[in-house]
This record gives sequence, structure tokens and C-alpha cells, in this order.
Amino acid sequence: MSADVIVALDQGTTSSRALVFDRDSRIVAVAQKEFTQHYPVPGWVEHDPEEIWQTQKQTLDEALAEAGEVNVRAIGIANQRETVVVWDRNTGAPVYNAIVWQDRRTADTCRKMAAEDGVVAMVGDRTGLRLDPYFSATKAAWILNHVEGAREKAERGELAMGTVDSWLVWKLTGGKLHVTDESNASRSLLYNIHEHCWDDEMLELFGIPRSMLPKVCDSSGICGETSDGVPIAGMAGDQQAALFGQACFEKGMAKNTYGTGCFLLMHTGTDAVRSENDLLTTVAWRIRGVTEYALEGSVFMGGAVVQWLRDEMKMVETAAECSELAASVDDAGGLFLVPAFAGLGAPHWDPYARGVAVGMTRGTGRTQFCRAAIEAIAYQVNDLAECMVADSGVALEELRVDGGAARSDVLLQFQADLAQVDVVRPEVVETTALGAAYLAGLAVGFWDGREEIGRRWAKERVFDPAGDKEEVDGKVRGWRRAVERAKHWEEEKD
Ligand SMILES: Nc1ncnc2c1ncn2[C@@H]1O[C@H](COP(=O)(O)OP(=O)(O)O)[C@@H](O)[C@H]1O
Ligand SMILES: O=P(O)(O)OC[C@H](O)CO
Repeated sequence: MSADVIVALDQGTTSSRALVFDRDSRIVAVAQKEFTQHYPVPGWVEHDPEEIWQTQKQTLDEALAEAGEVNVRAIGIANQRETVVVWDRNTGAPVYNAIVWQDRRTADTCRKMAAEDGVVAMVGDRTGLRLDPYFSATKAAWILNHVEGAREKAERGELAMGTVDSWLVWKLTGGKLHVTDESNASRSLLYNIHEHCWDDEMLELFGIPRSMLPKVCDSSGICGETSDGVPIAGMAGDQQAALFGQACFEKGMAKNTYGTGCFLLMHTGTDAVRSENDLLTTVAWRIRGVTEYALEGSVFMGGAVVQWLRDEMKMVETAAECSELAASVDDAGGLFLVPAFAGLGAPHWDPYARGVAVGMTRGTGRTQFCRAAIEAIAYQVNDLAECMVADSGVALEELRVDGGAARSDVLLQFQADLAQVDVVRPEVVETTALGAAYLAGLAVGFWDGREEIGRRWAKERVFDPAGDKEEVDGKVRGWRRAVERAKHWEEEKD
């Protein structure tokens, strides 16, 4: 008899992955494929939607082939968020490349809109977000305004838009289903997170016809079937999926994912807590019609700074080598690297910031660059953690971590020293995929409930805070001076 399994699709910024999980939450099979990053103009980042789909489909097929005789009970999807695809409902063809969350082309549009009386407050009140190019709305509007004939087609109801989850479901169902889940919808700037609907005033503000938008579903629940008859039963933005996979189900529980970017999310229960410290209020997930929320801090360059040292600067051959070099010294010798390559996210929200390296001396070499890169990841997350503690009024009990760069012990130790909190790496670090699998599995009765999921979560290693407080404070002061030098570098355009 073939074993029952759940398949998770983890469509990330740099790769598409498919993982097969068994009833014990063990990974039975995994496949991964990187895809092309397009940087047509400095500050722009695009993906080819067809390549996203092809790589995702290939990994799905490969993972299933590796798993052998299995019975797939359901599919769950976790995806890079905010990245927007606009396609023709009749032909199914995208009208433009996907504009990626890191893309800053709409910075000037956002700045001008924000100058209008009351707009920033209205956007924050309704969506929980900032008027920043990070989110989907201005990216979709850019496509409508720049692709010939797109706006007219959209007005006629011929175009669909969606985040990558919507695009994958559209493809998986052979163009039958145009849906998203509430966690993804909450990243668009078009969704009212309190009234749980697309917001007419936001649609008008950004010039997006309502007919383009997907139907919003629960994050856990059968929303449809693939062309092969497998239920699609879970969908969430990858950071929310990771929060679920880390079993952060209680108010105040937090996780940080160290992927391309870094995303610190704290569960706030059924309260949409408004940040006083420049964080975002976001939907964690909606299950059986009940929405739970999270506070989020988003850092745009996390593990990607290590990739940059490897691929562009050629200072190392592998990401692991960067960590090894960083671990070989106690500090960066006064060097600070602020990787504001795509502007700065929370808490600065400065799309005009650009990368800087300051504090170089004649003794600065690649080892110091590697150390400074690893430290920069931790400094950015530490800034978010401070905001989160200030917002919630309680110290973090522990910080659960995951993502590719969470493999780096030196990073996690430095994080614990900076934030003075236990940093906990779980046994299963594939928490994004696991979260998507759990959301799908719960919907089809594969797992019993959150209690069971909580019991399954297990620590692999705890990084205890160490280090001299004064020394740490001095380093943080240095980091913040360096950040000031990165801000407002790119000139604003009219
Ligand atoms: N040993 C390591 N030390 C530091 N960073 C690492 C290490 N291994 C991988 N990374 C970083 O992790 C990132 C990939 O993480 P992943 O979670 O797969 O990203 P994403 O889901 O955003 O595509 C890359 O940016 C890479 O540089
Ligand atoms: O694909 P990741 O893991 O870098 O995550 C990207 C985020 O969802 C962007 O908000």
C-alpha cells in the first residue's frame, strides 16, 4: 500500500522547491531549481513567470519521482510575497515579467502619493502597510501604465493579477482557478485587513480595476483541485508559512527567517496590533474564516549579501566559506557593510538608500568583508527585534530561526549576543515548506491540529547570549552610524 503524503511547493525569490512530507513531518523527498534573476535597470528586479512555473513543475515532478509510490493527499503552497504577475485571462500569457518584491522602480510614485494629505494614514489604517514600492499595488499599476494596451484590456476585464501563489494555482488548475489566500492578499496594499475584503478606495487610489483581482480564500482549506485531481488545501506567503511551521501559535512567539531577505514575524493573536515603531501589521493566516495577525519587520538584503560576496565580488566560492572566514576572526576590524542594495526596509523604509562599506583600513581584506556581511545580517535583525519589543511591550522569550543562512553558527551566535535572547534553531529548518504542508494537511485531516504540530517542533541547537554588553552596544552604535551614511543616496526624481 502506498503511503499518504503532503506535498509543499516553496516558491522562493531565488529558487523553486518541492518537498514531500510524511505523517511524521519527515521530508521524504525534495527537489530544487534556481531560476534567472533579471536586473534590466539598476534598482529593478524581474522574474519570468513562465520560468517560475516551469521550475516549480519540474521540482514537483522530480520530488514525486524520488518519493516513489505515494498517495498525495494535498498540496500546500508557500511563495515569495508581493511579487506581482499580470496575465491575460484568455490566453493565460503574462503581459510582462513578474515585478519582484525587491524592485524599487515605483519609489518616486510612492513618494509623490505619500505627499498627498491623509494618504499615508489611510493606507496604514486599512492595509497595515506602508506606502512603499515593496508591496504589489504600485508594481501592478506600473504594468498597466507601461505595457501597451494593458490598461484598456484590464478595464475590459481581460487581465488577471496575482501574487505568485495565484499564478501557480492558475497553472496547476489549467487556468480554471484565480484565487489567493488572506496572508498574501494582505501584502498587496489593496486589501482591508480589518474588513477582510479588497478595498474600493485603495483600488481607486492605485488605479487597479477590481475585475483583475483573485478571490480570497482561507490559508488552510481546500480551494480547488489540480488538473490531476489533487486538492490544493494550503496557501500562505512564505514568511507566514514559516511562522506556522515554527509553531508560533501563541501571542508573542516570534521567528526570523534568514533567506534572501530577513523577515521577523511575531504572532499577535486575533488582534491587528498597530506598530508605533515602523513595523508592518500583517495577516498571519485565516483558517475557517478566523484571521490571526502578526507584526512584521522586513529586511530586504539578508543572505543575499553573502551571495553578493560570492557571485559579484568573487571573494568566496561558497556561502559556507563566507561563514567560515567570518568565524575565523572576532570582529570585522572596524568595517561596517550596509547592504542597502535595494534600499532599506523596516524600520527605515528608505527606497533611496544604497549600499555602503565604511571603516576600511589598510588591514581590511576579504575576511573582514565576510565578517562584516554576516554581522550586517544580524544587525538588521537586531534593529527589527528592538522595534518589536518596543511595540509589544514584552521581551522576546526566544527567537526561532530558519532559512538558508540560519545554517551559519557564527551568524546565530552574533545574533544572540546582539539581541540578548536565546536564538533557537529547530531540527527541521525547512519551516516554510513545513508550514505550507501543515496548512494543507490540517485541511484534509492528515494532522490533527496545532497541538500536534507544536509537539512535533523540536530544538536542534540553542545559541545563548554571550559577550560584553558595553562592547555590543558600541558595535550597534557603529552600525547605526554606518546606516545613516547609506540613507537617501539615490537622488529623488520628479
Ligand atoms: N552557510 C551559510 N552561511 C551564510 N549564508 C548562507 C549559508 N548558506 C546559505 N546562505 C544564504 O542563504 C540564502 C538562501 O536561503 P533560502 O532560504 O534558500 O533563500 P530564499 O528562500 O530567499 O530563496 C542565500 O542568500 C545564501 O547566501
Ligand atoms: O523568497 P524569500 O524566502 O526570500 O521571501 C521573500 C519574501 O516573501 C518577500 O516579502
